[in-house]
Amino acid sequence: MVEARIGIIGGSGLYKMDALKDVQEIQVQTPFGTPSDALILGTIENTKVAFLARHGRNHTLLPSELPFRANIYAMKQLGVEYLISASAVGSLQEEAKPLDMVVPDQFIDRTKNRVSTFFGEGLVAHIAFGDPVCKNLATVVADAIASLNLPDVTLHRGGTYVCMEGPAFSTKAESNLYRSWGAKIIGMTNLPEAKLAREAEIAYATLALVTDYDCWHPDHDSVTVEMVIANLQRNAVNAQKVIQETVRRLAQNPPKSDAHSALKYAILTQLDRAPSATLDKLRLLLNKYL
Ligand SMILES: CSC[C@H]1O[C@H](OP(=O)(O)O)[C@H](O)[C@@H]1O
Ligand SMILES: Nc1ncnc2[nH]cnc12
Repeated sequence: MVEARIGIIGGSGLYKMDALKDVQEIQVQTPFGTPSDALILGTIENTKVAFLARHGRNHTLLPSELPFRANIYAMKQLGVEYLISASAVGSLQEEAKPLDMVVPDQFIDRTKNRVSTFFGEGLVAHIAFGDPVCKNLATVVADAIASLNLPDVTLHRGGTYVCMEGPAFSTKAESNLYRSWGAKIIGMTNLPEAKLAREAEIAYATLALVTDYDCWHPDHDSVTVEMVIANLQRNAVNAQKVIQETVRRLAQNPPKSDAHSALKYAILTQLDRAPSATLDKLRLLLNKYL
């Protein structure tokens, strides 16, 4: 049964959504383990939404400890087709200042210890990932931001998000290297999610909320958790407004997404030759191709 077509993953600072009504908490189990926390089902203006606190509601999970596969699979189990990730990021460019919002269109992977695929164990698939974000969903998010005219917030459409392993923040040499690559923002969580969402044929877009200038900026102190938290609280208020408006727009006009057929030309293994245990585990993703 479809519980919600729209999913929200709340990152640092966004552990719950006050705008959600008729809230129901559900413990979801997946073939890939237990998600970061219970999923919260609720409605925003009568549209059903599933919310998950990425690091758990008490922020108890490091980026490297996140059960990314369980989180995305759980969203799929609930019927989610559009997934919005609200995430705290550092800025790598002068023009993206704390409290600004970025809707990135590219990622660079600097993670080391993440499992970013559902496949393996006898079943090989290679999804296309040249455009890692769903352009149409990203446009809905960016248009929602623009329509709100939030004070002190500049919207940046597009830009590259560097996903680092953490938990320590970057060195200045690393931060300057990413700047020289033209990257705009840095975080620790979104790339594995974007890959897994694509494999699960869920459209994914990031609402990146700038909290700091990382450590490269000569006129700003290097990022600390204290600095991040101070801005997170203001960002969380703004993020909820954006999510509410995005959900309203998505409900009125759900966009087409290439992500919804991402596995069509991705699976290399003949499915009738794949081990039955693997097929059972992935049945939810493969159903329409079996
Ligand atoms: C609290 S600063 C570092 C932390 O914040 C970001 O989390 P999220 O992406 O879940 O909002 C960053 O990725 C780090 O996990
Ligand atoms: N500077 C930074 N680096 C990595 N992740 C972050 N999340 C928020 N600020 C960050």
